[in-house]
Order: sequence, then C-alpha cells, then structure tokens
Amino acid sequence: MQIFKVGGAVRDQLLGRPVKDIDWVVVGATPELMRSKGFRPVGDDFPVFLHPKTREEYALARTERKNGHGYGGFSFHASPDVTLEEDLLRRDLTVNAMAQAPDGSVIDPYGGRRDLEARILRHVSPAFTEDPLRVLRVARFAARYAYLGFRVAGETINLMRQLTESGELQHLTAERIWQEFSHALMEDNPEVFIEVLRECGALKSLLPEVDILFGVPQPEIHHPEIDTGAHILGVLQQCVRFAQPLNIRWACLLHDVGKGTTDPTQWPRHIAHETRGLALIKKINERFKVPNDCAQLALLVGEFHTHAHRALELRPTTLVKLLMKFDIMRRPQRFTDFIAASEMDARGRLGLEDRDYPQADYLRKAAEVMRTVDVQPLLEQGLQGAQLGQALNEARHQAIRTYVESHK
Ligand SMILES: Nc1ccn([C@@H]2O[C@H](COP(=O)(O)OP(=O)(O)OP(=O)(O)O)[C@@H](O)[C@H]2O)c(=O)n1
Repeated sequence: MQIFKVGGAVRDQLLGRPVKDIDWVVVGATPELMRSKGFRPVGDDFPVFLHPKTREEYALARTERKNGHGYGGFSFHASPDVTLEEDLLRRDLTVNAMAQAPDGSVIDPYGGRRDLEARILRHVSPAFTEDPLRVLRVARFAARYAYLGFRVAGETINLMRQLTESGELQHLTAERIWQEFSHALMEDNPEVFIEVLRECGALKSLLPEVDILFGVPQPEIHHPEIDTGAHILGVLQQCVRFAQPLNIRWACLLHDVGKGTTDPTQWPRHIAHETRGLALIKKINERFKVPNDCAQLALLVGEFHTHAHRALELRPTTLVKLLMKFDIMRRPQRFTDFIAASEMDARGRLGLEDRDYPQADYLRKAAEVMRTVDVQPLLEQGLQGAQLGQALNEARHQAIRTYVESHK
C-alpha cells in the first residue's frame, strides 16, 4: 500500500500558509489491512480511518457515485484497485486535488499548481456537482484566499449556479450550512463569501432575506453607499478590521433584513425596519439551527441598533428600559457585544469608516452607572419583596437621570 498527503495540507503548504489538519489517502489497501495495522475506522459507512497515534485521517482511495439527494445520497466505491488519480478526480477544486508522496514529490494530474499560481479556484470535473456543499466551500475558499488575489473560475461559477438551480442546496442539513457560514464569516474577507454566493444564486436560495437587500436604497445622507447590500458588506469588513467574534459578525449580517420588507413606495426610508426584521431573523436562526449566543445577539442587534445610534438622545426611561432588556446585571458581555455590533454598523458606511462613535462609550458608562446602584442601603431600610424591587428600580432611574443630565 502507498500513503500520500492530500487536499488542503498540500495546497496550504504550496501557498506558504500554516497547515492545520493533514489528510492522507491510502492506495492499494483494504479495510482489513488498515485494521491489522492498528488504524481505527471512523464510522460504518466511510472508508476513513484514524491513525493509532497521530489521530490524523487516512481515507482509502475511493470513487463516489451519487444515488440520491444531499449528503446521505452517496455510495462509495473503495477498493485496492482505485488509483490515486481516480481519487483526486472526484475532489472539489484543482487546488485541493493534489497529493504529495513520502519523497516530497507532488502528484498533480489536474493542474492544481497551475491554478494556484494563476490564483484560480476551479472545479476538477463534472463530479463537482455530486456534493452541493461545495457551492458553500468554494465561496468560503474565495473569502479565505481573496487577499492573495484568488477568484472563482467562470465555468465553476456556472456549475455552482446549475447546482443551485437544481434545488440541491435545499437538501443540505442545517448543521452543514451553519458550519460553512460560521467559518466563512471568520475569514478575512467574509464579504467575498456573500458576493460569490450571490453571484451563483445560492444566496437567494439559502438566505433570500439578505439577497433581497441588494438593490434596496437607503437615504444618502446617512448611507453614502446607498445600497443596503453594499452596506452589509461594508459592515462585515469593519468586523474584520476590529477582529470581532462570530456572534457579532452574524448579528451584523442580519441586522438590516427588515429593510428588505419596506414597500418600495417608501424608499429610501425604512421606518420600523428594526421590528419588521425580527420575525425574519428568528426564522433564519431556526432554519440554520444557529447556536444561542449568535441567535440571541442577532435578534437584539436587529431590534435595537438604532437605539445605540441615538444613544445620546435617549430619554432616561428609554435608556433604563434598554439596559434592562439586555439584562446587563447578569449578561454584561452581551451588552458589550451589542455596542460593538452597532459600532460596526455605523462604521460600515462608505467614507464614514473612521468617524468617532461616542455612543459606544456613553452606553458602556451608562451600564456601569446602573450596575453600581447599591441595593445595600435599601436592604438596611428594611425593604423587601415588591417594595424592594420598586425602590431599586427608582434608584436606578435616578442614577441614569443624573448620568444623562451630566452629559447635556
Ligand atoms: N465536499 C468536499 C469536501 C472535501 N473534499 C476534499 O477533501 C479534502 C479535505 O477536506 P477538508 O478537510 O474539509 O478541507 P480542506 O481542503 O483541508 O480545507 P480546510 O483548510 O478548510 O480544512 C479537500 O481538500 C478536498 O480535496 C471535497 O472534494 N469535497
């Protein structure tokens, strides 16, 4: 049997990028031979094994044939007579279809190196369409390698469009879609991920609520970029600039979906878009089974980002309500994340990227003021139950009133 390093490890090594996981392909072996050498099978269906010591993945060279929809609809043909070239042929992109032999030589039957040099993400063969997840993978690779000048080949975009139009994306599980989105949003050019998905029609199929924002105008005075879709991409870029975590990036992606529901006769204004967006954000979170921290922040940012922008004009009672809504006593980090997402929103406007956002500091300090209201003196007065609650509430309002006054 022969063992080759394969896939992403070879690609990233040739690009001079750090290699995270190493995948191996094994030619000329059987499951029995692998087991006899101490390798552990990963599952019942896949001809993939874990190395007894390194725990790296070793897959038997295989060809795949699709016999149904989605991820379940595969049958594998793995046998000792499958060649390395046959295995590489079924892979997604030419740059992912290279192997490296133990002597260091690179086996590259489909022009992966040429495409690496030309900065092109190109499918290997029509077998690309066997896995609809590849539409998302290609968009994610485009986002990751954009800084090196990579782009997706036109014929690959066409194939991605065909896959999308065939309805295959609808068979992807929520978990696989979320995995791709969550990774892609953390890349250095997440806006490229959205653009590529949009170009091949996949954004319309997976996230129509965001797709529809392209072409929706906003008032030029607040949004010099005018287009709402362009604004979302700008906000994502700011998230990268400020190294924001996933929950903030997710909230930023969805914060303006309500603008897609504005009657065009009302354009470019979007009155009450914050509340109109809530049902959509909820639906998207459910559709992708989004983890709680991301899902909740998206809802809160969707509903209250305009409150943050207007922070310095908010009346004390409104400010108290906002702070209470965020449960800032128990969930201080969530409010901090909300402020950050709102700041990214404000900065994601053409030409206004470097404008100060004093609202952030103002809100942070307001939260601090409210948190430091001391319950002890009230307890010492002998207050209990509802009375105590009421007195504490009044004390908080008073503290915020004083705070707001001191900023006038
Ligand atoms: N839907 C898929 C998933 C994987 N692969 C192949 O399997 C390899 C390993 O897959 P994976 O570890 O998911 O991706 P990497 O290319 O290693 O990318 P990453 O850097 O994101 O881990 C890929 O390079 C590609 O050759 C594929 O063809 N089609």
